[in-house]
Amino acid sequence: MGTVVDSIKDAHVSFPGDKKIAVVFVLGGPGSGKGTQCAKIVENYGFTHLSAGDLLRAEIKSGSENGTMISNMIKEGKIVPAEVTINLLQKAMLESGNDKFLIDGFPRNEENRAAFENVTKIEPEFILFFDCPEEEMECRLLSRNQGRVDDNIETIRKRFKVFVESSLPVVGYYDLKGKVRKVDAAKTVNEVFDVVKDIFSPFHKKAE
Ligand SMILES: Nc1ncnc2c1ncn2[C@@H]1O[C@H](COP(=O)(O)OP(=O)(O)OP(=O)(O)O)[C@@H](O)[C@H]1O
Ligand SMILES: Nc1ccn([C@@H]2O[C@H](COP(=O)(O)O)[C@@H](O)[C@H]2O)c(=O)n1
Ligand SMILES: [Mg+2]
Repeated sequence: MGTVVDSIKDAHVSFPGDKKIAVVFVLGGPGSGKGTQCAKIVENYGFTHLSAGDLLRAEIKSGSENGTMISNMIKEGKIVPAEVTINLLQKAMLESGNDKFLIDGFPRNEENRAAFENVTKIEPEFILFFDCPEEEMECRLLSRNQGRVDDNIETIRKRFKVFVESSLPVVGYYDLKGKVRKVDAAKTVNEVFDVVKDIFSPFHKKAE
């Protein structure tokens, strides 16, 4: 019987024609605007947006055997084991049929990063990093109103701590490789996107 990791590897080798896959990791603190900007990149540059958090929330809703574990982790702002998240990402990549992906909110810690690299052998093109002060992120999350169980002040503080202790070191890892494109996210949505557009200029713009 194959392990979960085996099945991810199998999924990897079956990417059609072994075509070159372009992956951009989109990182930034909770509420920095990752999802908002990804939606605009998709509209303009033909990427498929995969939010690790959205995939985990969908997995809870699907009634999967991992649902309770994932739900408890999200309520506590903790990071779900990499093999669960990578399995979901890999499935979504295959199902999309696309070859350009924005992977939002991943890798969230060193375990996420190393496991994705080992399992998929995919090296990201670059890391789009939204830099935003905590006060601004807190304000945005408390007024998001999307009914997320983790958008309450207690969990938000835990998420900020996890971001600083576990996610920022991943940004540092890629920074040493010259792969981080840092964007000041404490501006209006359109001002932020103006900077993002420059970063994505090497990718073809979608036809109008
Ligand atoms: N530049 C901006 N200025 C003001 N509000 C913004 C900006 N960008 C996003 N928002 C709002 O802030 C909230 C959080 O944005 P978004 O969901 O895109 O963040 P996120 O980084 O994906 O957060 P999370 O990590 O919690 O998923 C949303 O209500 C969104 O409309
Ligand atoms: N790689 C990841 C990404 C997310 N999570 C969990 O989901 C929560 C919400 O993530 P958002 O990106 O939508 O804010 C996050 O706080 C984690 O609990 C994860 O475990 N691993
Ligand atoms: Mg998001």
